[in-house]
Formats: sequence, C-alpha cells, structure tokens
Amino acid sequence: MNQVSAEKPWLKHVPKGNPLEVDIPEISVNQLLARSVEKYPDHTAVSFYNHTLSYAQLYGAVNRVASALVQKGIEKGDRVALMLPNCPQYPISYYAVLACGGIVVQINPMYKAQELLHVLRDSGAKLLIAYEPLLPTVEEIKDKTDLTEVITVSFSQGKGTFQTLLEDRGYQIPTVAINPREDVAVLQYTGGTTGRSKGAMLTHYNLVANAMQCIGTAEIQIEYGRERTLTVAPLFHVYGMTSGMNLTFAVGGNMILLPRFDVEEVLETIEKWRPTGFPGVPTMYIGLLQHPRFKEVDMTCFKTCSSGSAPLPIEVLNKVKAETGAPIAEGYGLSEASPVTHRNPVRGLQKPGSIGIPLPNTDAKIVDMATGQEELPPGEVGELIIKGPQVMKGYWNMLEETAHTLRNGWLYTGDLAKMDEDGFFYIVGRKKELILAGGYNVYPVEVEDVIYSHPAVLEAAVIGVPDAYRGETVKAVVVLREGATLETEELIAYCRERLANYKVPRLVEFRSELPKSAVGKILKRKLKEEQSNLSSPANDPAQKGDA
Ligand SMILES: Nc1ncnc2c1ncn2[C@@H]1O[C@H](COP(=O)(O)OP(=O)(O)OP(=O)(O)O)[C@@H](O)[C@H]1O
Repeated sequence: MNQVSAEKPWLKHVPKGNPLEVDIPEISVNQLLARSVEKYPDHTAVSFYNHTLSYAQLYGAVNRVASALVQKGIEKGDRVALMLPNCPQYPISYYAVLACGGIVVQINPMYKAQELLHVLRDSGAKLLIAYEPLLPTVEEIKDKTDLTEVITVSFSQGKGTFQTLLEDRGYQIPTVAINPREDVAVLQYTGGTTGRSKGAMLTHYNLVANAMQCIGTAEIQIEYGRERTLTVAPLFHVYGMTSGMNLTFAVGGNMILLPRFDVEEVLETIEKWRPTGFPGVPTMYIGLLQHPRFKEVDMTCFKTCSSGSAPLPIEVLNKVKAETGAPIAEGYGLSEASPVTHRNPVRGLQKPGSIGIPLPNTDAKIVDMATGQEELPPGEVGELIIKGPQVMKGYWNMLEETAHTLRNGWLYTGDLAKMDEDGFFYIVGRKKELILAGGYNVYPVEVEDVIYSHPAVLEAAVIGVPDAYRGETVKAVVVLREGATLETEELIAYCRERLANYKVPRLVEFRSELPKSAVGKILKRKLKEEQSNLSSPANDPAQKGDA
C-alpha cells in the first residue's frame, strides 16, 4: 500500500503500483480528438438515429465549419454561442469553434429570452449557432446583444444555414497556437439551480485533464476504439460535454446521441445499439426503473453506468444494481471543475450514499463553513473545497465572484459534506439549501434518503420554508408511484421512526411532478420561490383584506 497521510485517508484505497496521479498532456481539446481521428478514422464517432459519422467524417466536417467561421471573422478568443439540442451538429460546431481558437459559450436551449439575453451579453458572443425552432426567442433580444450573425440548424427540408458551412470551399484554417493552460475553451454557464448564471472559464487543460482523470480511474477495462456511450445528458451541460462527448472521443468511442430523455426511446436504443456506458442523472434512473419494460430489456451490454449532477438516493442505487446487474458508479462534480472531482466506487469498494474519493491529481478538504479556513476532522459537516487541474480559471467578467469562489488555489464548492475515516466523502446538501429549523441544522439529503426508502415514493425534494417561530421548517414535496397511496401523517410517522425529531418534515405536499432543469435536476430554487410567493404579502389574504 502507499504511505497513507493522515490528511488524505483515501490514499489507502489506492494499491501500490496504481498511479496516484495520471499524466495530463499539454494539448488542446481538439488535439485530444485528433489522436482518435488518427487511430480510428473509420470507426463511428457519432450515431444519431440512422445517421452516423466516422471519426474521419467528423474531423472533415469540423475543419470545413472552422474554415467557414474564420471567413466570417472569428478569431482567437472570440466567443461563439451554441444553443442546440443533442445532434451531430453539436460536436461539429463545438470542435470547429475551438479549432479557430474561439471560445464555446454553452447555452441551454430551454432558456427564455431574458436568460438568453443575460448569457449573450455577459459573454459578448459574436456569433450564435441555434436550433431553428428557437429563433423566435433569439429574435426577441438579438438587438440588445453583440451578435453579428445567427446560424441556424434545422432537421427539416432546408436544413438551416449551418448546412452551407459544411460545403467545402477549399479554405484553409490558419493554425492557431493554443496555450492549453491559459486559453479558455468553454464558458460553462452554471445551471442556475440556486441563482443567476455565471460563466465558468474552462481552459483546454481543464477539459483534457478531466477526461484523463476519469479514464485513469475507470473501474472497467477500457477498450480503446470500441466503447459506446449512450449520451442523452445534454451536451450544453458540463456533465454531457465531458462524460458523454470529450471522454468518449478521447477513447475513440462511439457517442450514441439522443436529443431528450424519453424512457421508451432510451430502452429501444439500448436494445438496438448495445451501449457500454451511460452517464445518467438520478431522475433518469428513477424514470427507467418505474417503466414496465425496464426489467425485460437486456442490460448486459453495460460495462458501467454512472450517475452525477445530483445526489443518487441509496434506494435508487440499490434498485438499479439489483434489477439490472449493471454496475452503477456515482460521480460528483460541478461546472467549475469541468466537472468531475470524486468517484464511487473506487478500486471495487463502493459505499452507498457516498460520492467516493477524489480523482487522481485532486485534493479535497472539509472546512469550517463559516470561516472557510479550519480543516474539520472526519465525521464533521463543513464546506467541501477542491484543488486540482480540472478547476476553472475563474468566472468570466466576475472578479469578485471569482475571488470568493477560488481562494489560494482552492475551489469553494458551496456544498456541505463530510468525510469518513476511510477518506470517503458524503454530500449532505448545498450551503444555500441548508435548513435551519429551530436552531438545528437539517441537511436535506439525509431526509430525502429516508423518504425515498418508502415504497410508495417516486421522487422527493426537501426544502426549508419560512416559519415564524422556528426560523425555517422542514417541508417535503413528494411524487408518489403510479397507483400508490400515502397520507401525510403516514409519511411523517415513517420519517419519525428513522430521523431525529427536528429533521422530520412538518409539512408534506404531494404533487404529480417536480420542476426539473434540462439535465433532469430537481429545481429546489423553484420550489422555494413558490413557497415565498405563497407567504408574500401579495398572496396573503390578510393583507388583501380578504380575511
Ligand atoms: N453526486 C452528487 N451528489 C450530490 N450533489 C451533486 C452530485 N453531483 C453534483 N451535485 C450537485 O450539483 C452541483 C453542480 O451542478 P452545476 O455545476 O450543474 O450547477 P447547477 O446546480 O446547475 O447551478 P448553480 O450552481 O448555479 O446552482 C454541485 O455543486 C452539487 O450541489
């Protein structure tokens, strides 16, 4: 075994002979792709329904689009925004922008005009490549931005103006020198689950590093040139971008793209394409598990499935494992870290409910949440901070926010976590979502895990709602399984048997669905906003004189 340092107990899980660190080449994101193009030109890089692109075809298209972008005046450092669903034009545009030395601005296609305006203005994007049906939203705000052109992608007859970029005009792309450590490749706008979106500057080095770190800790034997990744996680989100796309291309694999999460379609795709990997999010697994056909579909093709982006309830992890036999790994990360920083299982050891240990080349600590300074001993809850090559350069145009989030080379994640004696980390909630009920700290994940273990429950979110006496009170918003019944009192009694009194939800609301982000994350911010709207004077009958 390696020598185990007291501060890094996770090192004991890394047997001697295994690298504690992985080599990170000083190359651009495009060079990572180019390596696979050279080795596997005829292998399929992208599948989208019946369309496929080999590595050679993908690279050819990237070069043609890049040369067209240069003709349109795109220079090193220029921002080009992509507002597209998952489709082959996504990777083509993404790598083409990078080939010109440009910076990809990732935009959620579900954005409404105001959100889009914020990102376009903040990034100062010169050009936008957008899915044609989204044009009305773009038109609403275009005049208030620096956009000089909007290029459209369409799947219907005319195919949009993007099609003309694919024509071979014989232009040459000038060779743009990239400094991987300095040059920003992507502005990854944080999802805004808890607040206004900020552009995390991810350099070429950050992105190459995270791909290499994930490859270096894969629990499976990677077969270069042969892996197939079912990529339904949106590519505009950091999780889809890295785990679905960059990682797949780095190992010469086939990215099987789907534009949205539709359980039927996912099951059909598994049967038809036999993917070997699936980067999913907890709500996708929940959706799959409850589908009647789920048990019938042969899942033996999967070498690994992963879950990230949000806490994976222990109940869901156990069910996926029990009902499919498919191993499921939980990853943790955030936009600001390209995204992955932790992984569970590690070397075959999996602790349910844990996000695992830090990836190679990554350091992590739990520090006092108020001061951000003192390191806390195992078992104590504090803020999780991270250091590693995948950590962003800073936020675009936001010096103050950057100074707050990046301190002495450490990324302050805003997540509350603890580490056990073995060096395994556990997320217990977000700092912003911590519930302070009657002077006690309540960590939502702990309560959610109990609620999820009830057989009638499909989905749950625990939030704090304002309470005149207790400051905040614990509220559970719950979706029941089809046909299941459960009374508020029953659920409260179930929680009371398993949780200390102050953690037990005082309020329970049953709903038919929960608000979710495009990647499928439950939007607690929306739920909280609804609560404060309910208790705001405008909605208070007493204030309106209706009482
Ligand atoms: N395995 C996991 N377990 C628990 N939480 C997770 C896990 N993976 C990711 N998360 C949560 O997701 C967050 C990162 O998400 P992301 O970078 O997409 O930002 P967001 O939530 O969409 O937006 P914002 O940060 O603006 O609220 C982490 O900080 C953490 O709270």
